[in-house]
Amino acid sequence: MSVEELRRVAVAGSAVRAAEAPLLAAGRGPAMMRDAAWALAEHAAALLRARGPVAGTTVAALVGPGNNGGDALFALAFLRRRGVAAVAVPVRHDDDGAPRWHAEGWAALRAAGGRRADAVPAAAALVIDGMLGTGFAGELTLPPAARALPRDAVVLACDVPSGVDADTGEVRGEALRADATVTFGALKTGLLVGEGAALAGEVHPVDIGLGPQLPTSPAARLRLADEAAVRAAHPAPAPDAHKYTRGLVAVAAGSPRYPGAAVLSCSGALHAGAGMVHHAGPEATRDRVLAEHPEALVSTEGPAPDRADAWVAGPGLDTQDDARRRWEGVLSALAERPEAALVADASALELVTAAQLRALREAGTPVVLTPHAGEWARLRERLPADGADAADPLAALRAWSAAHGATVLLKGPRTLTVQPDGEAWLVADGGPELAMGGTGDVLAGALGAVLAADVARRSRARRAGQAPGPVPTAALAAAAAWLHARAGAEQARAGRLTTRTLPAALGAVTARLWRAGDEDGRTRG
Ligand SMILES: NC(=O)C1=CN([C@@H]2O[C@H](COP(=O)(O)OP(=O)(O)OC[C@H]3O[C@@H](n4cnc5c(N)ncnc54)[C@H](O)[C@@H]3O)[C@@H](O)[C@H]2O)[C@@H](O)CC1
Ligand SMILES: Nc1ncnc2c1ncn2[C@@H]1O[C@H](COP(=O)(O)OP(=O)(O)O)[C@@H](O)[C@H]1O
Repeated sequence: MSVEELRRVAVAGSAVRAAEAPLLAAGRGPAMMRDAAWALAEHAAALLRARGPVAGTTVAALVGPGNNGGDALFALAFLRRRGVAAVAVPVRHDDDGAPRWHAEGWAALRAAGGRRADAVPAAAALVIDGMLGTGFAGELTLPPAARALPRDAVVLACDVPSGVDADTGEVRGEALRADATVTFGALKTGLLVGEGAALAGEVHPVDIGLGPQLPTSPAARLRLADEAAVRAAHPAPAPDAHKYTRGLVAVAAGSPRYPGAAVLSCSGALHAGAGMVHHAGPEATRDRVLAEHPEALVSTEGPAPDRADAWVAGPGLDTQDDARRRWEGVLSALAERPEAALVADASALELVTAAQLRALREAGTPVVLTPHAGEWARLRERLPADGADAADPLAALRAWSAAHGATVLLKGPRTLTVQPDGEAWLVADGGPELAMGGTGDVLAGALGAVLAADVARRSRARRAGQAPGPVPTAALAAAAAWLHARAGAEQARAGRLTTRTLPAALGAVTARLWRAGDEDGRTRG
């Protein structure tokens, strides 16, 4: 893994341990610990500097019995040399009361003029949590010293907040919340998902030379969506594009009871760059869509089945019968053009069956299901899969997606997308401003546009006799979620977020992304 990839790819804590093992066996342990401790000390100093001069401050570390504590002790020794009063607080003791901790680390700290104490001094401006790292097993009960921290002290976790499982983000027992985490070797999934994400604060990965040893299979990695990845998944239209080559999105959403959903999904699709949007729905929603978007096509059944590049089905469908009829209409259309993609949202998540998913998989139709947490729980109950009830959210998604052959985009404060082969992406750019009725409808439409553009691009390449480069469906889904999250964050910053203004903001983010891509292309010549 390159140093650049370190910022964008996470692996399980256990994978980092496995990568370390041969290097430790080769005697590289002390050098790696020095690198880790140096980086930890640098981040601690940067946090202190943000508040004032570093020299003269007090830094304490809660020090556990293993190498995590060793990192913390060496980091204190480095900080001591910058004029910091460095205090090590052991949290484990032998029967005779002697601290159980990394002997060389303590020797280094003592030689540098650091001291030991039984509690974190009230003067400590920063506390390093070096109790437990990737060696955490069983459950943690926080020691008394970790319960009595000065109110204003910044907490910096060494590698992983103690009590957090670095594979899954699960907290077993208690855990110590950090303001920031400096993590070694690679980003760890446990810092990005589940409770771990909420406890780690800002996460800073540090290279300690494990790159070549880290796993490369997509199923062992979690990729973070960023601008470059989104541009690759959803590139600007080609100069010779026409409306159909940009993708036609068919939208089976909205009902007389929930007409807004049709408008929001169509808006999402149009602003995310669809060449054409065709709304399939009853008169009441068709009129609303046309009033908002005169450029949309509308009809009861949708476009001719061979025209749609992607279908968005589910937002705002009403009575069971009507929803089922429209859902089955979408499936029939897809059966005639299986290479078109499908977004199943809201009501479609309640209607879809395992047999339908199997048929779609066999036909080669890319399918993305877009549940929020409640819908995800119901989906797993209705359509079970071995391993899909795991506490580890990523493992559960991987198990379900592999069993049912569909990509899942799990919405929430952090959005995860996972496809059947285990490739997984995380979108962490949005904030709670998106927690508002109807924002999911906009996302479903935007995702339809991203998928449709990809389907249209691949059809066109095939017609031209070229081998279309496949973009993983999970990456396409993450691209849509990223545009949506960024749009929400920007609108909220500007103080004008409502669901109605979200699609236009999404359009602005998309346009800027594409423009930046053009400029990149030009400057690179
Ligand atoms: N070995 C090295 O040279 C390197 C180690 N690194 C650091 O080493 C850490 C891993 O070190 P270790 O393998 O020693 O593991 P840890 O230091 O994370 O923890 C291991 C110790 O904690 C105890 N323990 C585990 N679960 C406990 C619980 N629930 N309650 C109380 N005690 C518990 C174990 O019995 C063991 O003594 C990484 O997180 C990282 O900070 C990194 O610096 C990279 C280089
Ligand atoms: N706390 C949060 N932080 C960031 N994004 C959030 C948060 N809560 C919800 N979201 C996002 O808001 C959207 C809500 O979608 P959904 O639950 O389907 O709402 P609706 O059905 O009303 O459209 C999703 O994209 C989700 O990821």
